[in-house]
Amino acid sequence: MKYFVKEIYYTLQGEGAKSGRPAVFCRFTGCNLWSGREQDRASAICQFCDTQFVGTDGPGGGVFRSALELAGAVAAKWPESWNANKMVVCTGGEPLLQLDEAVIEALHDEGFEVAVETNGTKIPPPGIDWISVSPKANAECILRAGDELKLVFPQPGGEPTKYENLDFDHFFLQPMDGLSREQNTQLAAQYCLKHPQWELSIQTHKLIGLP
Ligand SMILES: C[S@@+](CC[C@H](N)C(=O)[O-])C[C@H]1O[C@@H](n2cnc3c(N)ncnc32)[C@H](O)[C@@H]1O
Ligand SMILES: Nc1nc2[nH]cc(C(=O)O)c2c(=O)[nH]1
Ligand code: SF4
Ligand SMILES: [Mg+2]
Repeated sequence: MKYFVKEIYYTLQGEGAKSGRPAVFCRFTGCNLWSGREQDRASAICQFCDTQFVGTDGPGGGVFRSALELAGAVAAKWPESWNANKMVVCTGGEPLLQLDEAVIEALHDEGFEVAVETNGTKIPPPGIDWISVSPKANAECILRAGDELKLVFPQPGGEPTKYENLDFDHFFLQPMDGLSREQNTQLAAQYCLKHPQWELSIQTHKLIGLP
């Protein structure tokens, strides 16, 4: 199995319940809800994506020819000074198009807790330690259980009530970034205040200039 990866880098998890935790980000190439090309954005199923995930040309990116090779590249980004509390966040693009049991096992063997950021359209392989699902209004969310549900807000047709009965330990609203980010942040905050099942997830890495 070959794995196509846009970038691998060390940063702080910026979103959700694990916000602030050091982690290696492994960003897989490609997504099933958008080609990643700007000229296709308006016709894509998911139109608000804030991420470049085309190609293998980012920092630490490449084509990895085995699960062991990929896990080794992830491990190489962890600071040598502290061989504990190791976390890797598999994201993309849509990581569940490529992430398989072999990679999860190899990452565990390197001592990592394995977290995944997914759009909820694919059933994950077994063994993932933390599943963050971010459903999209125009795509069926078939992954209906996990650790956190992180809904980008607002999404017409993807109102929080559509997801409030799914089986998650945390329910987050994350303001949609873009031209209306400030307004969306106020709307999300007001929604959480009125509906305290929901908590606010601010994209903290963007506030402090981390990738
Ligand atoms: C780039 S996606 C990659 C993982 C997966 N494809 C997904 O959508 O969950 C990572 C996270 O960023 C969120 N995200 C993408 N674009 C965003 C935006 N414009 N504003 C806020 N969050 C956004 C996604 O909903 C998801 O929670
Ligand atoms: N720092 C940081 N935290 C993140 N949490 C989820 C992200 C993602 O793009 O999946 C992300 C990201 O891109 N950067
Ligand atoms: S599903 Fe995720 S990676 Fe794909 S376009 Fe939407 S936000 Fe971006
Ligand atoms: Mg991001």
